[in-house]
Amino acid sequence: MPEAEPPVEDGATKYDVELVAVSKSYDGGAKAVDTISLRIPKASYCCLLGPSGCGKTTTLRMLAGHESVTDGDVLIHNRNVTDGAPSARGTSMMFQSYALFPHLSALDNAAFSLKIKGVKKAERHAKAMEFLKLVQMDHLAHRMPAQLSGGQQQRVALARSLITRPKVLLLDEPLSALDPFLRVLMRTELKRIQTELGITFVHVTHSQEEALALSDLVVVMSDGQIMQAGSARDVFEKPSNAFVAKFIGGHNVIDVEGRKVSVRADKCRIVQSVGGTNIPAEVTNIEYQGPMVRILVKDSDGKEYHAQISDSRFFADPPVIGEKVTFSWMPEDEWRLAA
Ligand SMILES: Nc1ncnc2c1ncn2[C@@H]1O[C@H](COP(=O)(O)OP(=O)(O)OP(=O)(O)O)[C@@H](O)[C@H]1O
Repeated sequence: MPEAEPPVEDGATKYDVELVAVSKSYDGGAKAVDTISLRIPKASYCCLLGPSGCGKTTTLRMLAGHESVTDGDVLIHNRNVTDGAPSARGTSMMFQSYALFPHLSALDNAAFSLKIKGVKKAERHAKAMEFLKLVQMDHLAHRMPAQLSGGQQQRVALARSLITRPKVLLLDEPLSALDPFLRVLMRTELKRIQTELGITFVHVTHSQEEALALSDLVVVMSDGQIMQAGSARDVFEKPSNAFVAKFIGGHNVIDVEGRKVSVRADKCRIVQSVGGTNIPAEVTNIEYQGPMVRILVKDSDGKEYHAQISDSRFFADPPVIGEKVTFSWMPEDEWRLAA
């Protein structure tokens, strides 16, 4: 039974974004988004996560008003904006490509929306400087986009989106164009800025790691539907079904006495485990990952499993490819799945 909602005062709401049975069908196509309902609490970091084609970007674009809604309602700050213009929604979108104006300096790019509103130059530059400072780009304010690195351009794009004072910032794969080192750095920055401003960020990503690291609310999508929405820890530890277990955690999904369970790879062992469940298997691959080592094994039916063990445990008695081992886990590490 869902918990009863406390009464909401006029105009106030606990949620920055609400999607009520929202669907999207493109002309002549199947449903790209299929009757999704979601509530994103105030001032939260929400990631929409799922494989290519699952409907993440379509959902984000419907929030922004860049795509029409076929069915259902979109509410921002308790206001129904389903048919409202993008500029009247209180959202701002930051694109994957940054899309900076090449002929404008970082400062003028950041100040752009204020110029459109007719704000005087001195005032808009002062405001733009404030936001460039927030994204730690004030020292490069007079550079042109071509003189900035990808990560720096992205910070300017972020300042340009935030200067409109959105209630909700929408980010479409914002980190995917960055190298892995910068990606982790910018990820920390995004979270810092979201916390500092106290607004909601809705961030589309393919990356499980990114979603788990950033999110107050992870929304896992597949085939236009929401498979699970919850805290990072909940979707990792208590996946609702086999898709979430495999996609988010890379967990093993195993049939145990007619039930489907997921078992985290880091809870599995490839040695005999007293009292645990044991599967005779053969080592098929070994991946060194620094602090952990991932070991893939195959049972006699060809079904694959994997264990993730600490490097110290691995090197104490390293198995080799082709070795016959026992893949095991403890019953208390099984999480029962719905499907
Ligand atoms: N303009 C369009 N016209 C027709 N079909 C579209 C259009 N845009 C998206 N689709 C289809 O809608 C579905 C969802 O697409 P969407 O871009 O939302 O997925 P996604 O999860 O963001 O994927 P990716 O991670 O690859 O960007 C896909 O099957 C896609 O082919």
